[in-house]
Amino acid sequence: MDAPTSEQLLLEENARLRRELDALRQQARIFQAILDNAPILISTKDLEGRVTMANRHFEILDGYDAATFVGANVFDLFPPEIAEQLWRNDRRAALERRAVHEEESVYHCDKTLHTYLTTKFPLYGEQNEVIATCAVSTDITETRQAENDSVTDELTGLKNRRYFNMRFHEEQMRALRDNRLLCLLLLDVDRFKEYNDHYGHPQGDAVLKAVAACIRGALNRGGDLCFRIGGDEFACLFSASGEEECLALARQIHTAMAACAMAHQDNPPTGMVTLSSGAAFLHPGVSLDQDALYELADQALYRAKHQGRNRVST
Ligand SMILES: Nc1nc2c(ncn2[C@@H]2O[C@H](COP(=O)(O)OP(=O)(O)OP(=O)(O)O)[C@@H](O)[C@H]2O)c(=O)[nH]1
Repeated sequence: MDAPTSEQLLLEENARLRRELDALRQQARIFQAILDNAPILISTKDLEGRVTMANRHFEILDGYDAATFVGANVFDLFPPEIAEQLWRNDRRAALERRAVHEEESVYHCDKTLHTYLTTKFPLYGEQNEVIATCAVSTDITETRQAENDSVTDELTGLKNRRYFNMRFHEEQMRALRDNRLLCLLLLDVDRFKEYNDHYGHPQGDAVLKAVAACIRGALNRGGDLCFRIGGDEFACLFSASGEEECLALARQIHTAMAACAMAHQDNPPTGMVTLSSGAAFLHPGVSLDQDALYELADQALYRAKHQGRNRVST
């Protein structure tokens, strides 16, 4: 058999190149379909922070304009605090040459603020140099909301018992680290059953909301935590320099409740809605677990009730 002529070799090479080109075009169509239909944000930026590609889902963002988005800088596109956060994460991915995972906040067209979980990673050139970054972002707003709902009391907006259990150890460790006292304060509405019976359940709910507001008003430092533990029982968990500081806070809540002046005719002698509270303390260096501290606070609350209610006991 004769060796192929140079013309035949050229035709074969052309046919091979055409097949390769067709395959590349097919691949590009697949990638484009993915970019167009993925319900997530996918974009690339150059090392100066200019957008070089953004998929169709970006239409969901406030102020997005397909004609100007690509080529614009993050600082042209987003409010300064958001742009700063986006740019910082882009830089980290490029400089550290690795994927970074961050939560980022952006506004949607309907002006609602959404939380996205974003993975940013570097894109490399032929010499393995970083030439750009890619960001892939998933909207986790509903997940975060559901997480928050699961630890929040619907009636008062305070955190619930579940969150108390989740946070206790962390607060215990923080107080120990700061060499401060950890105080657990349990508060309970006096003769609340009678209140409900006399004034009705909806008015009872209003009392519970008022208690929550008084607690919030008194415990307004960043690290203070307040909870509705269940029914008419509330809890506060906070650190202090000494027992007197804790008791002063408890009394502040009682005073705020008295200032609400909510009538409760079956609660003698005041005839007003009052609280009873029990405080327990965890001193730095003392080993006491959550259940033991809770038990101490519960016993103190029991004493407050049995010594005549409307008081703070230890
Ligand atoms: N309005 C209202 N009442 C509730 C809610 N959850 C629990 N309760 C009522 O809270 C009352 C709690 O009463 P008890 O635990 O018997 O105590 P108390 O009547 O406050 O008596 P002392 O604690 O001894 O002063 C019960 O009657 C419950 O039905 C709620 O979400 N809303």
